[in-house]
Amino acid sequence: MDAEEIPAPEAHWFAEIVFDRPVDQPYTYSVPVELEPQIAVGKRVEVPFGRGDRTTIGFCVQLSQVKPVHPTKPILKVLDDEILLTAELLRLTRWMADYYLCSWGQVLQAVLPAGVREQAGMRTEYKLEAIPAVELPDHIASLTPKQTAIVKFLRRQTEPIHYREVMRQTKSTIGPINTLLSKGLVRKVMQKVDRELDSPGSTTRVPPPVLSGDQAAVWAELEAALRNPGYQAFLLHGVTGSGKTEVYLRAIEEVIRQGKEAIVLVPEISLTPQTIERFRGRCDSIAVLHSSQTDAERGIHWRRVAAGQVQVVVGARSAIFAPTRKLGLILIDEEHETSFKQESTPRYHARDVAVMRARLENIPIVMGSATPALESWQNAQRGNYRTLSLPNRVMNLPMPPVVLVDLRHENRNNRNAGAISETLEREMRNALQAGGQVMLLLNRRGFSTYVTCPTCGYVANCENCDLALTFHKHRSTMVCHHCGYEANPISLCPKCSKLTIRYQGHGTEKLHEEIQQKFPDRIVQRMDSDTMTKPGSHERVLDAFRNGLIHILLGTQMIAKGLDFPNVTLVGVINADVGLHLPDFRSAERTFQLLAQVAGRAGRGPKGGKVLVQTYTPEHPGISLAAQHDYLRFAQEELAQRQIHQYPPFQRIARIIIRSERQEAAETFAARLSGAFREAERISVMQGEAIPVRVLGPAEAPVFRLNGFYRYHFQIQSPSPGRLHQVIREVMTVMKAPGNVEFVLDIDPYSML
Ligand SMILES: Nc1ncnc2c1ncn2[C@@H]1O[C@H](COP(=O)(O)OP(=O)(O)OP(=O)(O)O)[C@@H](O)[C@H]1O
Ligand SMILES: [Zn+2]
Repeated sequence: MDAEEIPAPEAHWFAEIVFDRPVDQPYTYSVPVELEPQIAVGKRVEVPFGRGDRTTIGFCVQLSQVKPVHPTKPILKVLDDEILLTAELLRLTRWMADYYLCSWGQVLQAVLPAGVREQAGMRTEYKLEAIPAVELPDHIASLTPKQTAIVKFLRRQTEPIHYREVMRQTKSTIGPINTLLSKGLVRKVMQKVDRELDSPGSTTRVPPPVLSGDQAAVWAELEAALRNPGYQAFLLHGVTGSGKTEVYLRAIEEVIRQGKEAIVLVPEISLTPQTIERFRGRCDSIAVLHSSQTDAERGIHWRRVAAGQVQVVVGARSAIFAPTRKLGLILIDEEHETSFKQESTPRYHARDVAVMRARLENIPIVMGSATPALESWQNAQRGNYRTLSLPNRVMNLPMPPVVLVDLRHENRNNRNAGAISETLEREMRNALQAGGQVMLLLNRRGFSTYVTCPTCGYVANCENCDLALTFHKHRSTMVCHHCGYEANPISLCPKCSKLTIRYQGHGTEKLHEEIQQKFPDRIVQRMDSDTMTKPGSHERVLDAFRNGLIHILLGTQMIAKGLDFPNVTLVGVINADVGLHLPDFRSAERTFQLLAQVAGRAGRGPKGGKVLVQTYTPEHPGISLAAQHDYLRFAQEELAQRQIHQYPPFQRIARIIIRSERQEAAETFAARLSGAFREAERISVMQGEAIPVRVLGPAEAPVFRLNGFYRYHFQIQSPSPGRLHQVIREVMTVMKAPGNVEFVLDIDPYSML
């Protein structure tokens, strides 16, 4: 601060503080003079808050010298030495609070990794420095030669030195140092430093391949955009195996050349050493952020990024909040993945936040997928995103042929059929005999997916949820896959007391058993969240599979994406219909995406490959068009359906879930709340509001009871997000839920359960 700018003595600073509470309104506090040097926007503070002035942590989001009319309480403490939140992140999180209709403090709390808030991963180092001669008293006690040597050594230094280093350099023990400390000739300096991270080891540099014709064309367009910075959004639509990653790598290299940084978002499951190696092979300093890291590790990476020591941040959803200094590019791989949506407050979608961040920082963003989300596709059609296409696989590899196996015909003569049809079994034998490997997708874990009594129709359900229990054979228990409730297996029907209980439906555990019986001399590995519990198990299995130590890999969607195994010559889908009949308008899209992605694992090497898809509904467009690798036609047909039914991307949706342990309380409030929305809508129509809002519901949620809560939901729709927000704000400010009722507001919802 310049001398001229020093405020008059009576002037004070006032800080706007937000809290991790569902109140979206900053509170003004005064900054005591002694805290003026420490306070800054983007730091956390402790203040008295609420009833009883409880000491509460908040975020400082603004400073001002304008004295408020009302009396203010003082800030008690500034918690951070460094600014945690850059101006860009503050703007981005403010937008998120507005868009997702939650409080700024809630967003900030969610965005800052716990390891940064707690300074985890930092340790305090005790260093030594000599006290300058001017500060020393006139009379100095006599020193031994060793003590003199230490003081002289420290005087020569320009900065504090770690005491162990002092001992080493002066060949002394701790004794003389302690004496000097007590005589007041040297002093301790405490410094917070990052703990050392395990270094990833040196990676050999990989020379870039020669680009295919398609890649070269896409790269030319992208390179031009990177050379002329500014916001621009690209949708990279490239079929599986078309070499999208190579395009990302070129873009990253260009950004690094310009001295800027890149953020790469990938689905959590893709954060395998294989993927990371591909990035490490082409750039020097990478920070990898994923959920299995400790708070401390994430804290260290965050601070390295904030210090400008990182060129590329690779991570799942939350990596979009990396505190880069000179961000030059955002990349999102598999942009259609639903794991980019967070299912707790703030319920943000990382792709949408990324696009906003690119806008705010005025930089390009590239979203890539073989099966783009229809929201993104429609944005490209409308000209909001520029489409880049890789319609062919690299090295002239063909797309694998996909054969649909119609289970209605296959299983007719075989009533005790397992999960594998005769056709699939035959193809598996052929593929294995020819030295190929096989991948099998079954998107259901456990042994039997439901337990039922055919005599009376009883189904074993969870005690807390309206969901069937899954039987896990190895653990000998029936489990609710939502809340974890467990019950002992039964053989006697609790309803009709007959011994007719059946364990039905195929999960991966049962499939594993069947394959082992049918292929006793082959090595079979199951990959799902039940078998992949230990850290690193995922990588170990994929390594073994890559090295040919596993013949048949079966698993849930975990095995469906991103994997590049040239020796996989057969991919089998056990039941393509698993996700098709869910009460979710995206079920066809998700089925298409899953099938297209898993089919894309086949035929990525010189041996070629094929795909067998077992289904009861081969005529469903989500299945038949995936079999033809025809994304364009699927998008066209599905978008037409969405338009007819007024679903996204043509309409914005807000979903409101009302839940209570008391059914009547939830039902009553759901009716009141949806009624308030209808009333607001009626008034706005009367006032001639041009853009309509539709209220659908309330109704019982598809899973009516979940975790012991009764759930009702309704939807509010509008073609305009602004109008949607306006209505919700209007209604929500006047409606208060009773104490025993909770509600969840989900903007652009993905989960419809
Ligand atoms: N120009 C090229 N020349 C030779 N090989 C290439 C080239 N580009 C990419 N590849 C290789 O082709 C394989 C597939 O590429 P990549 O994994 O990038 O495809 P992708 O489009 O990301 O596929 P998916 O969507 O299925 O994950 C990789 O093994 C990659 O190393
Ligand atoms: Zn349950």
